[in-house]
Amino acid sequence: MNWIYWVCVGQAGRMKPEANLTGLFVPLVTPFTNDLRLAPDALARLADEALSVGGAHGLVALGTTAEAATLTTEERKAVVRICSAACRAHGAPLIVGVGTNDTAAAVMTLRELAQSGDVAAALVPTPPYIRPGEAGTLAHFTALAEHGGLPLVVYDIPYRTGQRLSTGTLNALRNLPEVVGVKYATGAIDAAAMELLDSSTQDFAVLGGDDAVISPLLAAGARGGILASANVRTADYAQLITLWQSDSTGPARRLGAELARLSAALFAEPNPTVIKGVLHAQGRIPSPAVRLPLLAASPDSVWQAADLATAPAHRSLQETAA
Ligand SMILES: O=C(O)C1=N[C@H](C(=O)O)C[C@H](O)C1
Repeated sequence: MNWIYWVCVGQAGRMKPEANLTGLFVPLVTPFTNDLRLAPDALARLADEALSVGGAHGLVALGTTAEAATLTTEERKAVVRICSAACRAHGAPLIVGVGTNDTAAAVMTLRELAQSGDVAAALVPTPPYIRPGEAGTLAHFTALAEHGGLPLVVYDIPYRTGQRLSTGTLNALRNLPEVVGVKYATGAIDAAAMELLDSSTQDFAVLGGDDAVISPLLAAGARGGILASANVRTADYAQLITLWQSDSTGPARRLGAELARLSAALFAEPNPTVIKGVLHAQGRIPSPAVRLPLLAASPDSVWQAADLATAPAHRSLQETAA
């Protein structure tokens, strides 16, 4: 299925794509073997489970959680192929991370991804490390929007990129016809965040990207989340979004508090080291191995998170929804 439907005329005669960005998107880890080779079968299993058993709305390939920065070009293609196949099989949208600070290279990557017809949107961080300023960041996204051929989700994560975005710049980005959403991970729920969350719409989706505070982000209007923590307890993160969307505030608050403890434990060491440790402890990936400069998480962190990664037996879905 070609995910890009161009629905209304936008800026400069360009059309606004409808990318269906709501609910839970799981940014999958990239499983490795003990000797650090890609483990494609394990990835295919994770992708299928997230969409079938886990009830995720869609997947993110090549996010930060996927260790995209240390994958080879061939491995990146393999990861996208595997995630595309799972999304196609489940009729689910696929978002692909395109994280570079080289505008021209990002345009080339977007064009290649667009050719497949399998990609609903690209998740693009503000250019990391260079700190081009807000005008440079806007120029970067304008070039990607005009020449990349894919809907874009702006990834606002200043603690990783070193570049903040003001409300004015976010509004300018939103006005680009190809920009269909923002993954909001500024670490703050302040006046600017509240204004942005209040303006989340179908054609410009605000998706929460700070796992530990996803519950308040959803309460304030986020249409969903891209959450590394949802590699474990996928169904519970999907349920949390459903609860907030159906105004079931009591159960949503309780489940949100419980999952915040899990997310804090999963992020006790650099992402995705603890998540991989937990998935390995659960027998879901062949190894907890990560590539340098990441180091495997300590047994203590993995043990603490693994303990929270099992949903309490007493809480059935009916109880949560009551
Ligand atoms: O890979 C992602 O997408 C995410 N990465 C973030 C990070 O590692 O900073 C966390 C978020 O949950 C999703």
